[in-house]
Amino acid sequence: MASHIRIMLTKLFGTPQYRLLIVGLDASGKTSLLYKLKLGENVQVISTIGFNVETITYKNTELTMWDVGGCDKIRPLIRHYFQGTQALICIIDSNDRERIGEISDELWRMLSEDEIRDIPILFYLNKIDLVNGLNSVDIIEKLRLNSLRNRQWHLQPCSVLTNVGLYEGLDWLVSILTSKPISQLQQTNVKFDTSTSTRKTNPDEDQSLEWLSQIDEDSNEEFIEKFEKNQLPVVKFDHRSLLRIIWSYFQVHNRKQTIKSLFDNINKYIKEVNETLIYFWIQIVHYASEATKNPTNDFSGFLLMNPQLLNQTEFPLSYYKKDTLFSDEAKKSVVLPDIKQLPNILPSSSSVNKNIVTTTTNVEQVQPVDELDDDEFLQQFELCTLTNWSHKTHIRMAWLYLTRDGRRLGVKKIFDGIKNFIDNSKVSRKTTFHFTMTYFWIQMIDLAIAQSPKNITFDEFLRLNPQLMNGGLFLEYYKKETMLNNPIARQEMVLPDIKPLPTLIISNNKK
Ligand SMILES: Nc1nc2c(ncn2[C@@H]2O[C@H](COP(=O)(O)OP(=O)(O)OP(=O)(O)O)[C@@H](O)[C@H]2O)c(=O)[nH]1
Ligand SMILES: [Mg+2]
Repeated sequence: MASHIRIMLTKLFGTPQYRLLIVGLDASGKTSLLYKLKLGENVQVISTIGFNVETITYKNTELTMWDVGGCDKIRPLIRHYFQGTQALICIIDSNDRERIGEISDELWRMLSEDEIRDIPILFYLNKIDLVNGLNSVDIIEKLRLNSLRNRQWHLQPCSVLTNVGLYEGLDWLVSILTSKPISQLQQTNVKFDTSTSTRKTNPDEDQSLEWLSQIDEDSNEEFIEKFEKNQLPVVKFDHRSLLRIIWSYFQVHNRKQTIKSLFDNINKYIKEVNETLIYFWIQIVHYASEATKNPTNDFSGFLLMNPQLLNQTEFPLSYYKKDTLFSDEAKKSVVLPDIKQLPNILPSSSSVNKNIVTTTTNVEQVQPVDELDDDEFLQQFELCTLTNWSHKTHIRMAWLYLTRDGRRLGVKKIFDGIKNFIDNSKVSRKTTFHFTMTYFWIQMIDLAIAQSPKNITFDEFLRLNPQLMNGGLFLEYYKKETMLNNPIARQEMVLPDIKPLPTLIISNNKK
């Protein structure tokens, strides 16, 4: 099967394509690297919540690189990006001596994951423009790289900032990827299922191959028309047809219309519709069509890029427990997955910097700041004696910690501080802690700090960034139900489902 797919891929693309995942602790330089490779210039960034994805062409290969935020509070999200990854780029900040133990722990934990077993790793030892950093010998020893088994790896000292060593590292990676036996290469994409056995002959694989080779003679519109007019043969309406109709709808409809049209008509073809399962496939097809390039712009091209979707039985079960997915409740109405979250929808453009909000309607007027000076304010917050716990109080507290303590410590103080305040203050009795909302505001405030002049007062800061006083700002990024009616979002970071949180700083003098 793999070689067939490969032949088809080569015919279609000419240029081989690979999916790479950039990992590393926060502030190691992942996003800076991604945009340096993409744009050829240094960009200003704040910490990433969620991910950035870009495709670069290098040495006649297309490398789609996923950069996932590395901060400890959102690090668990990274496992959602393992599937289909063909190589890792692991960035280490050579000056981050203090956290070398943490880097090692994270690395080894990650490498034990089955989904990224055996794939090659390029280690970039970044920031060598700074003095007194760890060198390659230190890194090999401290990360125990010589104990890495069954995978190829390479350690490349580099500086994203001064453009040293980046392409030497990429040369190694591309040479490894392109020299890999064809069968191994495609396996990485196909290996979305959870089974670990290597099967020689498998009816599912034969079925998948048949589906992949199938040629569609009708256009999307014609296919939709037949579907809606009940003209498709019911006995032939298989999993591929389901994927195709969802995909076709997305080509001509928006998400809302797609969901409606599909649910309005699907019961003509499927006897007992399982709402959760149909919704699952809608979400997966939508995500995959936004997240991967389609070389031919037709359904065959989509399938070739996402052959894992043909695994109709096991793929959903990597998100849902069987009992949950096939329960009566799930059949009647959509239930949330209980193994891992469904992937979020990416915007069709990956240029996150366009998304920075500049004007919004204020729901609260910018008021003169409290009588308390900054030190008194923080002290009262920490002692839980503040007499006011409004949106503005939150913003001021977060602004103070982020400007005084920097991102890493600031985030910790904000999280700990809010929890403490909620538990112990009289004025916050009705509030409960909300992880995702807290993180959303941290990102917005940190971005505003990065885009504002230094050493300004809180009053000036708010005047320059009035959007922060819009308590509903999150609705630009999250659907209301995702943020407010979702118990998971209260407990852990849930990524936005409208557009990504900004990470690139647009400096005022740039535009
Ligand atoms: N001196 C120096 N600084 C660098 C280099 N590469 C990145 N930086 C800086 O390191 C800081 C963090 O960079 P990011 O690209 O945001 O790091 P990240 O790994 O994406 O961080 P998270 O999104 O929080 O996971 C930024 O201030 C960069 O300008 C480098 O080669 N040398
Ligand atoms: Mg980043």
